[in-house]
Amino acid sequence: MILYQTLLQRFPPCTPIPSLCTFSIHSSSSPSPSCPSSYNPVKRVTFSCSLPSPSLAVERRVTERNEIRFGLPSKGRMASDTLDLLKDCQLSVRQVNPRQYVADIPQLANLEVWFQRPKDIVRKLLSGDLDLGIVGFDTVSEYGQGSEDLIIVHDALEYGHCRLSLAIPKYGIFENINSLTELANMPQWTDEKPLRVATGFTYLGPKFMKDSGLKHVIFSTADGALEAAPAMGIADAILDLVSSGTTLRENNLKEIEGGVVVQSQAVLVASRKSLIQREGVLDTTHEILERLEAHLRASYQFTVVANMRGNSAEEVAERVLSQASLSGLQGPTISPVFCKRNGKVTVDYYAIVICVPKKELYRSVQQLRAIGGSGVLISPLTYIFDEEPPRWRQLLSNLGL
Ligand SMILES: Nc1ncnc2c1ncn2[C@@H]1O[C@H](COP(=O)(O)OP(=O)(O)OP(=O)(O)O)[C@@H](O)[C@H]1O
Ligand SMILES: O=P(O)(O)OC[C@H]1O[C@H](OP(=O)(O)OP(=O)(O)O)[C@H](O)[C@@H]1O
Ligand SMILES: [Mg+2]
Repeated sequence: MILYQTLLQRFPPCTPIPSLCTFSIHSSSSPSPSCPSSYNPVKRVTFSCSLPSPSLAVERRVTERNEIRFGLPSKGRMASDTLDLLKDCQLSVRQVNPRQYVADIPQLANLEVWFQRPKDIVRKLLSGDLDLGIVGFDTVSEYGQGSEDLIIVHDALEYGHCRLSLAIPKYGIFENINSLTELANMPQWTDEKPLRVATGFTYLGPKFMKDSGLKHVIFSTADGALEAAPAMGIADAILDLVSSGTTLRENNLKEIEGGVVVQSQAVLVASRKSLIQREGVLDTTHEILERLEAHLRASYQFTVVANMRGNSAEEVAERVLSQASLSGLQGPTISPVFCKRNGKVTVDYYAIVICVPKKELYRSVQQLRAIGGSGVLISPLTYIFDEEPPRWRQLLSNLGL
């Protein structure tokens, strides 16, 4: 038991246990009901004195468990929007209580949800302790550091929009500086007195400055409220996330032309190794992607039903298709509207059903009216399942499948 505890301390449950000489550990303890089976300490482990190469360690991790692990933000502004999105896709997360970090999605078999801080989701995808995750693209870029093992499966989940942007004071020596080039060309920055930038993005920040050709730059880091740094005299500029721009404005700071490092929103990201090697990950990713696409596509559209007088379905179709905004997904559905006149069933009207982009709604209604449409009914759409989504084909080709 002492040996077991020592091992657990050295190699917590998610750590790969290096292999060379083999021995077994037996324990009578059973897994806690709230703990997934992969946390069951009763398992055969292997141990060695020398650590294996990192790639070997990752290989082992990928094969160590059977469950698929999906990392979701445990806190912060992404957390509730992520759960809402999954719910809208009929993938509700079942969490026993908010302090429990493991949950499941009853619709997806053999899948564990792990609530983690966004940056830890990326780190754990890289270490092989998670297979899939939802985080902001900024976090993937910062903590993924361009790793080829991270694959963006869906790049636009339509929430958490922000940009990582360089900002400088509106006042003092920066008053007339409005672009990155102007900032770089300021005579003030020298080897002895470089531009001081405060940022939490310690990978993307220096990379961006180097790529932009800014030579005399020095970085400092802080975890939050970076906008205070210039006024406190700690930094000349900041590199931080901007959404509405209110925080910058309230702190007398401004963005500059050419200063945006990355545009970000929530994305679905996966480990390439897991997609290729772990059984079920690709199928589960396919299902999640299809549901996300179906929901997101539908959220941009309305269903429009209207009646139109006409002599035949074809003639009505001609009129509808003459209008650019009325072509629908694959073209209009047109059905006869039957009514009884003088004891005889006749067709004077046709019902047309089309999907129109929400942005085009009013224009579409005007066009319908112009070609004789009446009784226009608009309803929201819940899902659009079309052919295989392009993002799925892109993923397969990215994986070489
Ligand atoms: N002002 C914002 N508007 C919209 N999205 C944002 C904004 N700030 C951050 N985000 C997005 O939300 C993600 C999480 O940000 P959040 O502020 O919740 O966490 P954090 O500050 O990085 O976390 P921590 O508390 O661990 O430092 C960011 O990585 C980004 O993608
Ligand atoms: O452009 P805005 O809409 O004003 O948003 C930008 C602010 O939002 C984020 O901070 P957050 O609220 O997450 O606080 P934090 O500094 O504690 O991370 C970011 O770091 C900015 O400070
Ligand atoms: Mg924040």
